[in-house]
Amino acid sequence: MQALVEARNLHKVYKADGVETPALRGVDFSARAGEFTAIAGPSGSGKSTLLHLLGGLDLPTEGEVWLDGERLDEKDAVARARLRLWKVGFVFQAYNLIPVLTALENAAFVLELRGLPARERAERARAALAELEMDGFADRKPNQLSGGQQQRVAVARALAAEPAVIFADEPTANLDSKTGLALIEYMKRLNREKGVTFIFSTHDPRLLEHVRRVVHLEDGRIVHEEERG
Ligand SMILES: Nc1ncnc2c1ncn2[C@@H]1O[C@H](COP(=O)(O)OP(=O)(O)OP(=O)(O)O)[C@@H](O)[C@H]1O
Repeated sequence: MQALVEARNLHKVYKADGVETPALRGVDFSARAGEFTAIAGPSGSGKSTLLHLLGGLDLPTEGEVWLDGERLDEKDAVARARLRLWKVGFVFQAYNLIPVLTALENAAFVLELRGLPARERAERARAALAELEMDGFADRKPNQLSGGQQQRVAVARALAAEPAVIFADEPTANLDSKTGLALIEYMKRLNREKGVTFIFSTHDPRLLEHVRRVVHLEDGRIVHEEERG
């Protein structure tokens, strides 16, 4: 089957104030629809960079990025934004909810950008919140929620849009280990029961025990891949 997400010989060098920092040094990666994949590696190994490139948030210095049969790295910023809006969900370390909006409005936000009618937005956002057991908090603003609850709203926001893939960049980094594990369990259930494709990064080895596919990144290179039956 064709890969949903694919990177070929990906290199990324950041240039700032005349200093060059190589973040990825020739990464080949692919994931099929329905996978639940962890990108593991120590701080600075290039996990965020890889997820940003796979999701079309940034461009590689060299190499190709394919998403659902389309080559991302040759598209301009507007075309990449459109593709992200329709095909990609993101969950970030710092939740990135909009502070003035309620949980329900946050969960509906991507659908609003897509121009969906209000009633359909609300229905889908409410259903997504319910999947994360956050429907009882629909009217709360982010500052009235715990970190774990905010991150569940962020997953609901991604989920409501039914993207082809959800990239989650260290989604548990700001959560205690119990809450972090619970979040991963929510994501795993959505993968198992609804077939949602997740690619998430972590530097916490404890979160990897029950993940089927783990890709280990070190110093900008994939050094090891595990796939458990
Ligand atoms: N915008 C940037 N400008 C310059 N260097 C950067 C930039 N972003 C990342 N880097 C560097 O690229 C390398 C990889 O960083 P990246 O954030 O991808 O790693 P990471 O594995 O996600 O780390 P962490 O677990 O700490 O988030 C690091 O050396 C980092 O300092």
